Amino acid sequence: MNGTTDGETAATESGTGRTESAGDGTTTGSGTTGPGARGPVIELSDVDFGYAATPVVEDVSVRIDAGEYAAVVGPNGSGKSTLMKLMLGLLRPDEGQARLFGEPAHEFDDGARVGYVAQEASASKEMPITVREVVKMGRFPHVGFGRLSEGDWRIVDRALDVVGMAAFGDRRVTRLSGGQRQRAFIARALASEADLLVLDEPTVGVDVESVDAFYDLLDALNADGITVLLIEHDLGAVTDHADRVVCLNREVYFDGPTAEFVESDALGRAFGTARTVTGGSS
Ligand SMILES: Nc1ncnc2c1ncn2[C@@H]1O[C@H](COP(=O)(O)OP(=O)(O)OP(=O)(O)O)[C@@H](O)[C@H]1O
Repeated sequence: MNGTTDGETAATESGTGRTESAGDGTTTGSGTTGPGARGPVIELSDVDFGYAATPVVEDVSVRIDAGEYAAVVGPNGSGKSTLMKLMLGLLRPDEGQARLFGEPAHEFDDGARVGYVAQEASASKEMPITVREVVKMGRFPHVGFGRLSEGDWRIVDRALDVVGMAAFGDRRVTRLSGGQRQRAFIARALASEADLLVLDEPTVGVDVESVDAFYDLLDALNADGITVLLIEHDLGAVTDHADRVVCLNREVYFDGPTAEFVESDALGRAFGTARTVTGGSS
């Protein structure tokens, strides 16, 4: 058992508990201004990028609006992670523009709004800290490195509850399963009140039984207004859960609703084979 079923229940029965903090830990509801507002979250316009002279991303224009659940798919080495770094301002386009929440992505500095979950949350593997301490970090953008107030701790505990990890708060992250570790990092994003969740192949290393519940949690978070951007190899998971697909191989081969992607030949063209989307993850 790894607690993921509990997480699914917590997220779907009671909602994600996504709230805006009023600073003292009291809440003001999801709101329509600031975090949760409609409008473009990520905008790439005519972006070119290469490492040294090798082009990796060419003439890419993608816009992701608040509340969307989008997935970027493509073959190995097709530029997915590079695209994500351009979107988050970690790399700057050689040509074109990248904007995050309306600002030039490389100048965007409100890190609390973006929750990033890396593959296997690998950086955490050797961290000798507890789950609750990881989630506590989500409050640092709000409190600096100062002490957390009772209200901040309530937000931390609520985030743990939402992801089904309330019973694991005192456990060291080194003693978690892959799925539990990813949930802990999602909880950290919830504690920071992120309204964009970016996940880079989040279920690599997660046991098969936990994958569906993990995606159910993402569904619930998205239903509660969080924008989800997924980079994923598991096409079944993408077609089961994401509403929109961006299929990339240096350039964009497809950008549109998942149902249209499944019917299209974009995947085969992007992979340079006759590959089609088969099966789902459930
Ligand atoms: N820091 C870097 N310096 C030089 N080349 C890089 C760097 N990072 C990635 N590349 C190259 O850029 C291309 C795209 O890599 P990227 O990691 O964006 O692709 P990807 O689609 O995420 O791949 P995968 O699915 O295998 O993770 C690859 O040819 C890769 O070798």
